[in-house]
Amino acid sequence: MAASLSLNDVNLHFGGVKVLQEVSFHVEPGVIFGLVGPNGAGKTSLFNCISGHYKPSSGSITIDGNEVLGSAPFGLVRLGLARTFQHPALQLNETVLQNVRLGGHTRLPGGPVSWALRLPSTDRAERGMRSEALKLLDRAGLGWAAHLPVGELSHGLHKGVELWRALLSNPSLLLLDEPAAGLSHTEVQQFIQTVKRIQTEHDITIVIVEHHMGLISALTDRVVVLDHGRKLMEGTAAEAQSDPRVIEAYIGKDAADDAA
Ligand SMILES: Nc1ncnc2c1ncn2[C@@H]1O[C@H](COP(=O)(O)OP(=O)(O)OP(=O)(O)O)[C@@H](O)[C@H]1O
Repeated sequence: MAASLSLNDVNLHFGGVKVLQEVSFHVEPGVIFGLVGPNGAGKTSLFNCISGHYKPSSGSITIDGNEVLGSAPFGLVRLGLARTFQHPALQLNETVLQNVRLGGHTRLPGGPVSWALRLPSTDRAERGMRSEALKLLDRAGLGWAAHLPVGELSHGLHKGVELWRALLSNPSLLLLDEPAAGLSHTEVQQFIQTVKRIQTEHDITIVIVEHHMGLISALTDRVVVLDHGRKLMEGTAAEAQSDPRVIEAYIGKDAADDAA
């Protein structure tokens, strides 16, 4: 079931550097939400706070009302959180199927002992997960690549493999960090259709960090704009693009004045 996400006054400091300052927003279940802002605004750091890779200095982060601030990434996956990274972290020597199958790890029953003993029930669960991963790849039109090493595929397909790996964990909240980075125009259009299909077929909330405003406009219901670690505004993608504060943050005050 799609999850809600709430951030309240999230602060993240590294020594004297204030990376995030009092960031608050709420994401309703089932929507596609955008997080945009200039380079260095703090978008990936915010994702890292939500996914447990960074521990905020203060504030609150709740998923479906449950406080998760400071939780370990692995525990958050079990709670229904999945994410992709700006630079896909894939096992290049392993096949596409093996990489995607890893996404289902937390859904498998039993602990290290039953896996070490290779009990029949764990073998059955493993076969079931592989077949689910294959079905996902077939539906994505990637069945042809299932048994190829990931290292032989293009950057665009790496992004796809990472997305389907994240989906195999059956997330209720999916964070996508710059999914369009390095994709061609055609690949971006395909990605937009893929995300629309995922939202229709899975009961899921999606938060996207992205610089590609065409993608943000095509997909998101609402966006938050960050600048220098602070929330600058919240609204629709169209409102963000015409907001003078956002234009100034992207191109600088003098250029924004000239353009006005
Ligand atoms: N582990 C860290 N230690 C120190 N500073 C950090 C750390 N992680 C991020 N920062 C700093 O936080 C700021 C925000 O970085 P972040 O990568 O979150 O921005 P971003 O909005 O995702 O940028 P981009 O769009 O370029 O990816 C930067 O100044 C960065 O140097």
